[in-house]
Amino acid sequence: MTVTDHEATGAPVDLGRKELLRLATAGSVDDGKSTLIGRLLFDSKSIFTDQMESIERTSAERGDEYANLALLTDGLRAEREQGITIDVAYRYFATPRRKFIVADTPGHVQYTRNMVTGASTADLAIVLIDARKGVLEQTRRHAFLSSLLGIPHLTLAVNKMDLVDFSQERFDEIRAEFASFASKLNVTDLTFVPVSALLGDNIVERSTNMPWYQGSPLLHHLEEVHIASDRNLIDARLPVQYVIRPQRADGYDHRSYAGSVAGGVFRPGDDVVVLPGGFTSRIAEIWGPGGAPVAEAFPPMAVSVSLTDEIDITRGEMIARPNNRPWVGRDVDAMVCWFSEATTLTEGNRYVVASTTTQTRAQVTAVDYRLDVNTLHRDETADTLSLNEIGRVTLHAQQPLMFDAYRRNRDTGSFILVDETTNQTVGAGMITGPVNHGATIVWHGSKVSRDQRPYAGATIWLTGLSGSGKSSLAVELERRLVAAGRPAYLMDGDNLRHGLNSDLGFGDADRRENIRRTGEVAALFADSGAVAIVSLISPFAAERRRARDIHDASGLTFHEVFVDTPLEECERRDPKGLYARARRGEVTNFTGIDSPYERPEHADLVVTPADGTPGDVAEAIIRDLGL
Ligand SMILES: Nc1ncnc2c1ncn2[C@@H]1O[C@H](COP(=O)(O)OS(=O)(=O)O)[C@@H](OP(=O)(O)O)[C@H]1O
Ligand SMILES: Nc1ncnc2c1ncn2[C@@H]1O[C@H](COP(=O)(O)OP(=O)(O)O)[C@@H](O)[C@H]1O
Repeated sequence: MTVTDHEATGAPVDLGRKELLRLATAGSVDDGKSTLIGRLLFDSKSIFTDQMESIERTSAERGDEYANLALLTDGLRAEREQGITIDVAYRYFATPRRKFIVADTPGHVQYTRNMVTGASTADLAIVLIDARKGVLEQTRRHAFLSSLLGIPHLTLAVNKMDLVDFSQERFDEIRAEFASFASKLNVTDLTFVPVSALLGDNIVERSTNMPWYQGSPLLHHLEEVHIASDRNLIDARLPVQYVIRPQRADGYDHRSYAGSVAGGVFRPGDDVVVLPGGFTSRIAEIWGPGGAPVAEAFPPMAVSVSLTDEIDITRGEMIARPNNRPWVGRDVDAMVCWFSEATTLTEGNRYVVASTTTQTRAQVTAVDYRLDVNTLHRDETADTLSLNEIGRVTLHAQQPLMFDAYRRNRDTGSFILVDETTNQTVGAGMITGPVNHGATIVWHGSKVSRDQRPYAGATIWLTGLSGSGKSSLAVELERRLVAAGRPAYLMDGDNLRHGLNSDLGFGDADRRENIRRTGEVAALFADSGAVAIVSLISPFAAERRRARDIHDASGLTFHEVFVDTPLEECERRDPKGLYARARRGEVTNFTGIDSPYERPEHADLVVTPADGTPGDVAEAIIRDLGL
């Protein structure tokens, strides 16, 4: 999300090759946030000596026993607040292992806006808790915002442990209380560290006062936490920022397209599609930030690419892979945080939506609900959002937008709203997905809640080549589950193609639609309390992921099972004689022969022929998945 107002303070950064960790801190001054940031800067020796001397002097004058590290940040904040305009200050420090940028967001009234601004690109959020006070409303609020912003790692620093006699019991109590709240949030990596920012316990060195704590000190955790895989390296996205047209005397004219890679990996030779137009081509060359050709481009590299075909591309278009496209549409569902004091977001109002390199006008078609960030209560009667409020909103854009779910990609899944008359940024949005039904169709709620149904449903999604053994396994799964009294239903690709999907062939677009429909229907079955067993080649990773997303969005369980039988073995089995026919050219677009199969990289289970008969495997799956 690109929100301005950024100001850098602190030591200059050496943008060397060390990995960069973006940190957001949340908590109030009382919790010791300023002291903690000061301590991190101090202990990593990046405070300027003169600043340090002045702090020591002031601390001594105030009679403080310890250098008051809070002065370091509070002093700067006081300076900043004279100008008021700067909400978020960035500070840099480095250790031999990593570089760090801390977004220091003042914790007062503007907390939500500041946090959305400062934390939207963070890799890790530190939420501070005062060990004496425990989990407070604001702790929950900050944790919720961190999860809403999709910050992959959340660290709870339980501070002021010195004031609770370094009590393990108190720490365990706080941890248990917070963990039960966090289970309601979308937090994948949660770490608790007992610290005393003031005394330095468990900041850099392991605290001798808390021998019971076996984990890493905070700075060590910040140095070690694994962030490389947080980047989306699957969905290749290059929003075109500008077009380079070399004008050469010899008439050479080979356009290239520049932008920052927003997802996935691009390589010369890759097939690409240019959206929203849908033209396909191939990457000829890629040039890196220094202008030299590169073999690979990945986020957040700034690159320019040339294509093998002359296509008319302009700023705001997006280069992606033909088999893995972002959503293209004019209606989006999003969580919006409102930034403006002067105005409110109101149904029917129009704004400029800026997302990656695209800008278009859009109208707010509905405010679905306003969220109370403290209680997570949804107020569905709301039709406005005021300063710092967050709500679920649908927008209708004049031009098509190309986007992913924010959960999937924080770049292509976010936007800002700009007031056309004042040119002010008035809101920031995180896209949940497309609105397929247009503004005229409403959602009718059911009077049966999920826990009133006799069973919790789920989907088991079997993917693999034709002949890999999906159907044989699916049949065994269905038989066993039904025999055990569970409602279960098999959806086999072949069978669905006789009815629901009888209008679809085997071209890429038809297969995508086939997988989309099947995913939707499976989710309905799972919602009804049944186990939907899907047996579908489903060769495209992006569509399988979408099937999972449909389930995730409704809180339904989705298990992807990769039936990993090598092509040679499938071809040897060839139960329908289709491989032989494909080899003879009588069947075209056959998966594995002249149509791709993208192997799952993150399947929940992988089954190979060595695992035994379909019956054995079905038994093991039911046991492993706890069905
Ligand atoms: N061109 C081509 N490519 C792949 N498969 C073909 C093709 N033509 C027909 N068939 C038969 O259709 C079955 C695959 O349909 P699916 O709906 O599972 O395919 S997909 O998910 O849309 O790719 C598949 O069934 P299974 O062998 O059970 O997988 C084939 O029998
Ligand atoms: N675990 C297995 N070991 C050996 N052969 C198998 C196994 N599972 C399935 N088969 C055989 O492989 C062929 C293809 O199986 P099928 O379930 O129809 O695959 P798919 O639905 O993936 O096309 C069938 O002849 C089936 O009997």
